[in-house]
Formats: sequence, C-alpha cells, structure tokens
Amino acid sequence: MLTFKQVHFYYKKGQPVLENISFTIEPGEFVAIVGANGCGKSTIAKLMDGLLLPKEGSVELNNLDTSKPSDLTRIHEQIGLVFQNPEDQFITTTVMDEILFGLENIRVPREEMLERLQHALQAVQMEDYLEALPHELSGGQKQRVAIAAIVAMRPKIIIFDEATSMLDPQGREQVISIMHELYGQGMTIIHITHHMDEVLSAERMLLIHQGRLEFDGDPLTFFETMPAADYQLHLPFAMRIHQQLHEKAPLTADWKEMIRSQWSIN
Ligand SMILES: Nc1ncnc2c1ncn2[C@@H]1O[C@H](COP(=O)(O)OP(=O)(O)OP(=O)(O)O)[C@@H](O)[C@H]1O
Repeated sequence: MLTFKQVHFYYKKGQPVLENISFTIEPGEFVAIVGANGCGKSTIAKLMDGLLLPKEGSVELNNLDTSKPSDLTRIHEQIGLVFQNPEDQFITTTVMDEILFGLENIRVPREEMLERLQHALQAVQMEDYLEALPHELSGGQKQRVAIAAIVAMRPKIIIFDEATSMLDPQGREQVISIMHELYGQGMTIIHITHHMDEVLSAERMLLIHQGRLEFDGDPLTFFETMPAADYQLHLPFAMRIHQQLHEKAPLTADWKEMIRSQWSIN
C-alpha cells in the first residue's frame, strides 16, 4: 500500500508545487496520473520513490517512510521507475549486461539471475536481443529493454513516467500492452501520461491541477462528468467521436463497453 498523507512540496520556498495531496494506492491497482505540463506529476513519482521528500506530510510504502533513511533501501527494492528517455537508464554495453547489472547490484544468486533475465526479456518480447547493443535499438525496443531491466528487479510497483511519450503509435501500444501484462500478474502500475486514450486503460485516474488533487476515480466517469478542457486535458479519441456524433448525449452502456474492450479492460 502506497500512501500520501497531506503532502506539501515546493522546490523554492513560497512557490508551492503540491498542496495537501492525500491518496492511497492498493497493491495490484492500475493508476494513471494526469495533469497539465508542470503540474507536478514527475514530482509525485520522485516523492513516491523517496528521491524527493515532502516538506510537510508523509509518503509511506507498506509502513516504510521515505523520510527515514533506514527505510529507503527497502523502498527502492519495491519501486521501479521507467522514464521518458530509456537512454538515461542505460549504463552497460549489451541488453544482457544491462539487465544483469541491476541484479548483480542487489546480489541475486547466479542461477536465479539467468531465470530472471529470461523472464524479463520474455515479458517485453525481446528474448532475441540478448547480445544487442541498447544504443542501436529502435526507440520502442530501447524502452522495452529499460522495462525489462526494471521487471528483472521484481519490484511490487512500477511507475512509468511518460514512458510512452517518445514512441510511435506501435511502440506505445506495445508498452501499454506490457503494462497490462504486468498488471495481470498482480503488479501495481502507475502510469504518468499526457495521452488520454491511454488513461482509459487504467482503472483509476488521479488528476493534479494547480497543486491539488482535483479528481480521484474512474477515468470514464471523469470524462463523462467533468470539463476536461478546463484542466488542459483532451477528451480520449473515442469519446471525441462519440460527442461529435451525439452532441451532449450521455454515453450508453454499450459504447462504454466498446471503449473498454479496446483496451481489454474487464
Ligand atoms: N529540480 C527542480 N527545481 C526547481 N523547480 C523544479 C524542478 N523540477 C521541477 N520543477 C518545477 O516544479 C513544477 C512541477 O514539475 P514536474 O516536472 O513535477 O511537472 P510535470 O507535471 O511532470 O510536468 P510535465 O508534464 O511537463 O512533464 C514545474 O513548475 C517545474 O518547473
């Protein structure tokens, strides 16, 4: 369980970025975090991981507190971060070394390393690229290797911080599908994104607006009932089309079903 309790944060005193943010994410949830540029989404990701500390309030992961230095190692073991630019994450020369590097750091036994390596590459469908050089891969493949390196560490939570934003539509779809695979296996997925079509694939959406948590709930409900444009958010494509066809008509159950089935949401 990941809990933000009345979190306040600023980089410069007198210029608050986050004010009184409280929410709890249960194990196995798929949560999208959205909001306009600069609203504080990446700051939230860094607070979750203990890279930043709240100025007031607390961030706790399974009774571990990010403000306690003695808790940080165990917090880092449980949270993996995937960033927008996978190249920022690469340290070594081959795909295999990239994944083994993290495992060596946390002293995983050799036999288990091979099993984790195989499983992680399978999860992102990159088994055939063991000896490939990460820098020579396509953008989508690089991102999948970055995800494999995190998956191999077996975190409980993976935060994807705009991890699809540099990818073409096919690459985005692959990454979203990997998120759903991991979610299906019980992992907690936190997806920070500007793509509202992707938000519909989450079961819950947190909207940050002017430093505050403005909405916490079902994404479809948000787009049906709240003025997305007021928060600098686009309507998802399917809902835009529906709105143009049936100006202001409420979404029918079968339309909702169709939108959900696009992402195989149950
Ligand atoms: N290291 C820093 N020092 C000072 N200000 C910062 C720092 N990092 C971020 N900020 C500021 O804090 C605010 C929130 O930034 P953050 O990166 O969390 O927003 P975001 O919602 O992730 O933005 P985007 O959608 O553009 O990626 C912004 O005004 C940003 O300029």
